[in-house]
Amino acid sequence: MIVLKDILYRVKLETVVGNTSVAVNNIRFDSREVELNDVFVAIRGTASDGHEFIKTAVDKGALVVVCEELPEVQVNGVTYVQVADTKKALAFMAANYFDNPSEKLKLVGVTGTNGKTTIATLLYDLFTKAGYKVGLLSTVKVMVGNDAFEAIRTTPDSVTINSYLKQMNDAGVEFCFMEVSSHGIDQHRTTALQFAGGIFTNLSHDHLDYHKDFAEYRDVKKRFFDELPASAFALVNVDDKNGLVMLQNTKAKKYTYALKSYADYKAQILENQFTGLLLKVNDQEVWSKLIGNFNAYNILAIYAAAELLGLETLESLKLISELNSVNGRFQYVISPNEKITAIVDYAHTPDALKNVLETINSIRTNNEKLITVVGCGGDRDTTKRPKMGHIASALSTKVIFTSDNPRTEDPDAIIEDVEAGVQPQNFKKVMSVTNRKQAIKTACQLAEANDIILIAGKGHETYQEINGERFDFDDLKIVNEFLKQLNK
Ligand SMILES: CC(=O)N[C@H]1[C@@H](OP(=O)(O)OP(=O)(O)OC[C@H]2O[C@@H](n3ccc(=O)[nH]c3=O)[C@H](O)[C@@H]2O)O[C@H](CO)[C@@H](O)[C@@H]1O[C@H](C)C(=O)N[C@@H](C)C(=O)N[C@H](CCC(=O)O)C(=O)O
Ligand SMILES: Nc1ncnc2c1ncn2[C@@H]1O[C@H](COP(=O)(O)OP(=O)(O)OP(=O)(O)O)[C@@H](O)[C@H]1O
Ligand SMILES: N[C@H](CCC[C@H](N)C(=O)O)C(=O)O
Ligand SMILES: [Mg+2]
Repeated sequence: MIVLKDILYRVKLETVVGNTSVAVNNIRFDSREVELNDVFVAIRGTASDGHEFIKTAVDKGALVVVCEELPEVQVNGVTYVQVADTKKALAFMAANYFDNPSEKLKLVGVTGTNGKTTIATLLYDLFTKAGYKVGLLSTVKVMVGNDAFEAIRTTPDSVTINSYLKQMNDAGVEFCFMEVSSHGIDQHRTTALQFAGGIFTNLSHDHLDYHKDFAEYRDVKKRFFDELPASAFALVNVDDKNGLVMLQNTKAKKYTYALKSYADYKAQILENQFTGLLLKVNDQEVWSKLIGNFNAYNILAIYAAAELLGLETLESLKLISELNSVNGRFQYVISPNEKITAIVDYAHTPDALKNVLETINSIRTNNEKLITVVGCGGDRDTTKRPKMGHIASALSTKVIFTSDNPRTEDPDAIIEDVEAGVQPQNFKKVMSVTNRKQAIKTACQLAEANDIILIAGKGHETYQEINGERFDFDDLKIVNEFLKQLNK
């Protein structure tokens, strides 16, 4: 039985009307999910204001209402708790409700524009290989030990996070690696969690539809480090110009990693091929099956984090060399006859797309064509579209612009935004095929022996979202089928 006053610990209360000794059922922030004796937390969102649904929630049986503004009409027997910030209150109540599960394992958060899923997943794999029970909260999936769950968000809401962490406690999980998105920090989904460490990957253009400007986006990321406790480590990439900014006000122990700058953890790329990377990490050589410069950063970050968490250095180098690439991140197939390489990658930001294309270009010889299939998601930052159009057309031999997840937008209008970034000298390289499946087919038809096809933007996703509906769609499966069908 959970009593209201026991879950209000650390919540800054302004006014309480009614009894706080009542037994409550679940915590809800969506009136549509409220059941008898639940706590309803009213949250001001972008589309609507949870305060408007207080009456509905009470009618459905909510016993407690947590809000920023008390409703004029108050129902007898219902407890009203007024706080300054309901998102923060929700985070603390959720943590208390599940008995503060983050304190009972070592929780490490990974933030930054690109590389979060890769680093969190590789750390999960590394610690699992080292014999520990591990948890993972990522864009691709949630893992509680060896049990997999579907991921809906990169960083789930605070109730979901704490409920998974509690499951991890019950399963004896010792380490949990989680992605911390800027939306998550901004909406206090990770407030009230006790982190043992934080990792910063890099900062480049994304989500400028949500954050007012780049400075605000950066400051939200920084807030994650500002809130780390002194017992935690803060590990940042100092080749990124915002790396040191993240450390400015943190109480945590500061560590840096870099390929180019002076840092606590250093790596050098000795070889960079299609089969993998040979790195020198703090004077030890390590071979990795992962491909591309950016993965050298990811490997260095996991090596450093593993050491900071107490994993033995030599063991971790040995295990790192066994790690495979993450689902949808530079995953590739080579066709049997014409040896066409088709790469599927989740690059959905200008910087990620540039990195992937540069990596492919640094490995391929001039005789092979690079055919890129790419688009941008609807209902997301529109300013990244022309940038991605420019990058794709400048760095490929041929580009087919297509749909990503159009969501509620007109797919052709999105493609026009992308095409607007193409410079005149690249006009000849570009075509557009709105239907993504047809676009992939066209790429397969155009490809000749030894050519490379890059299909960017959707990576691991197994659906395409059009007008609120999700249809089955898997880039890797589809390209494989066409290559076979066309006998390539
Ligand atoms: C832009 C954004 O982050 N939106 C989040 C936000 O929604 P919102 O502000 O639009 O909420 P709203 O619809 O206005 O509703 C306000 C409140 O009223 C409640 N409500 C609403 C209707 C009703 O009938 N009854 C009711 O109680 C809602 O549950 C909500 O609590 O608050 C909601 C509740 O916490 C989130 O579910 C929602 O995530 C939406 C679904 C979303 O798509 N988020 C994406 C952009 C996101 O968070 N992405 C990042 C990844 C980014 C990255 O790649 O780095 C992630 O971490 O996944
Ligand atoms: N360290 C890195 N630096 C730059 N680009 C990277 C890095 N790691 C991966 N990428 C590129 O970015 C893409 C996305 O990588 P990943 O999924 O790991 O990032 P993420 O931060 O989790 O993204 P999201 O915000 O969507 O959750 C990859 O497919 C790859 O193209
Ligand atoms: N987490 C990112 C993923 C984008 C992936 C891309 N395929 C798209 O749909 O835009 C977002 O929700 O903005
Ligand atoms: Mg991710």
